[in-house]
Amino acid sequence: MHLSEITHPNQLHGLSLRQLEDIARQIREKHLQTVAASGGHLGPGLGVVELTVALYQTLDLDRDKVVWDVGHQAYPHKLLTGRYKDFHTLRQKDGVAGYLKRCENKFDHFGAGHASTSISAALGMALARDAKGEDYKCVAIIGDGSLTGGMALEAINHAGHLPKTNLMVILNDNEMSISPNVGAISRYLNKVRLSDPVQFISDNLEEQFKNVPFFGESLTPEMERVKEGMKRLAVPKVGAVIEELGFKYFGPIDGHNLAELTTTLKHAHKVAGPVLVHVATVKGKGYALAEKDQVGYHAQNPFNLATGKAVPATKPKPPKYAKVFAHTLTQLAENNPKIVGITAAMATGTGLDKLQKKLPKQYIDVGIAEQHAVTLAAGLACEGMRPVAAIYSTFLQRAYDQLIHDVCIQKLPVFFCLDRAGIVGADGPTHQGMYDIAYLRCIPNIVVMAPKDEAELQQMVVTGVNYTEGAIAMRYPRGNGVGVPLMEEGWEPIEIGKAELLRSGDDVLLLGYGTMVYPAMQVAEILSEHGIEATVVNARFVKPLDEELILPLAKRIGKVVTLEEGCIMGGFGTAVTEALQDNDVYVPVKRLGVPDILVDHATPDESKASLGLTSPQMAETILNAFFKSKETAVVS
Ligand SMILES: Cc1ncc(C[n+]2csc(CCOP(=O)(O)OP(=O)(O)O)c2C)c(N)n1
Ligand SMILES: CC(=O)[C@@H](O)[C@H](O)COP(=O)(O)O
Ligand SMILES: [Mg+2]
Repeated sequence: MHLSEITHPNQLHGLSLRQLEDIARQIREKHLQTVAASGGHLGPGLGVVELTVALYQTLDLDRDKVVWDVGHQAYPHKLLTGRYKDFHTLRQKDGVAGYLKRCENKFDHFGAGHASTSISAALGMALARDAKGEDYKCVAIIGDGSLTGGMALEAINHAGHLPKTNLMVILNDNEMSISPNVGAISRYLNKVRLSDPVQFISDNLEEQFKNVPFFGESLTPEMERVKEGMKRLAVPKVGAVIEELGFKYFGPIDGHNLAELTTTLKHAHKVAGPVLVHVATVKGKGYALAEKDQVGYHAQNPFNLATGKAVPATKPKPPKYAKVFAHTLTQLAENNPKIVGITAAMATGTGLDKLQKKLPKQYIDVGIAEQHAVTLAAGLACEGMRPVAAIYSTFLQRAYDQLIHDVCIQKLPVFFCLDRAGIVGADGPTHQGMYDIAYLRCIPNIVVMAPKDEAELQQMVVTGVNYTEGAIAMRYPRGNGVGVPLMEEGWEPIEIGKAELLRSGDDVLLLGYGTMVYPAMQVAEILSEHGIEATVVNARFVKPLDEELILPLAKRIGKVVTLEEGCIMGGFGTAVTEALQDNDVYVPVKRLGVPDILVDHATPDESKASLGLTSPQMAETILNAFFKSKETAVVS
């Protein structure tokens, strides 16, 4: 059977082991070709090809519910659920999403993107099933990295207390998060997974049983039980912790052995109550380069399958903001042992792996545990340390109460560095950094700032690590800087609350924030071609706003435009509007930013064009809003 013929996972039912292995081969091939061509997550999905095929062979997806944690590993799922023919559009505008989405496909039973949610969702579905008196299966598949997330443990705590609620949790244990997994849970799993007796039993018993007549290729459930029992005898700790928490434990099983997976899953489905199946997989399985460099191949831009090398950029690009941030922080940390960089399992994404390499004692990776990261930082700050919490804008949403309750109410000097703020592109709505301006500026005792470029970011890093009056947060975007010269050292901090006047003009006041400052200058040039002269201000701070500069300019010029790469509601433009109102400066304000919608996956430029946020579009909007009489077609 060709993979393209599979539009429903139930078509796997009744296939022979050989046919299933061939389907797995085709999935792996398609997965590799697609990610090589258009980029995306590689290692995670390659690691669960056999698991997906085996699981779906044991389920009835017309009834049963499956919840994938994060969903970045669910490309095999997508290929078995009718998206083979569109799979080449993966993560592209109007194409197949990179994560599960209920609105994309009926087999995407629960969307994700952020980690550690699957067990809660699957348990909710199970409780609903029981309330309806139905009996379909509910299965969560969670990775060992995502299991370090507090939510997952909260759900396990709840599910383990419901002995009558049938729920299967499959732990996809590849010993990796994006970087090598961290923490006591990961250490325990490795002990179980790699213990000699378990390895011996798994490797040898299997072989022995196959020589027994009648068993042939696969173990019968009864023999599976014998094997499980022998594992327990050999290593009492195998799953002991899990079983103490109320789950029946199966495993660890080889996550690439279709026969063993199928037998174990069929057996485990028959067990009442909460069940955890511990599956040992290899991240990047089947592509040697990805198996060898599991960090580097977690996700990839388009690359050459044969060499594994990224497709070279057409022209050299400025350094990434993350790289500039990490380099600057590491330099400062070298001269200040109180600086501690904290990441929540995003060492490479934030660039903090540089700090880890150079100053390991001033680096902490807490795993996928943003809530813990923030309150840990608060504890460090209490004791005079200089914690720098480098957490993506979208992932910091996970720790909002800790930010308020543990940091700001106590006015603790924690420096939050929000990477991936603004439109991130292919990761889509779950990963856009849309809300941080709004969700931060409303909290007391926190300074909120954004650099206009990578050079000003360096200055803001110095500003942040030196600020001790309370919390301070800096946002910056995914991707490359604008290409301005960078100083190696001696960066000057910026006076808190001080904006920067970049251009003068009497017709309209353009207030740019962060990544929208350079576009504001471009807009001013376009307006100038229409005889309209704009004043442009780099606001730098949304809290405290530089009212000393902004209010008199607004009053004198009489027309104000705010530009931000974030949600308009509650964002930078709202802050300006509030300040004008509160100071009785009654002038019209046009707020440009992201309206009250979700920004789907596309390239950032495509998203900005869809949102009317390119410079020509914004110039046109301003002309239409304030200068109708001078309206002429703006070259877009
Ligand atoms: C709340 C949250 N924090 C961080 C991330 C970024 N992230 C995506 S996948 C991943 C690693 C997940 O590890 P695991 O669950 O073991 O899956 P694997 O990639 O190993 O298959 C991380 C940290 C996220 N998606 N959600
Ligand atoms: C699945 C997940 O959440 C991460 O892999 C995320 O996609 C990383 O984003 P960046 O590529 O912006 O670091
Ligand atoms: Mg993992």
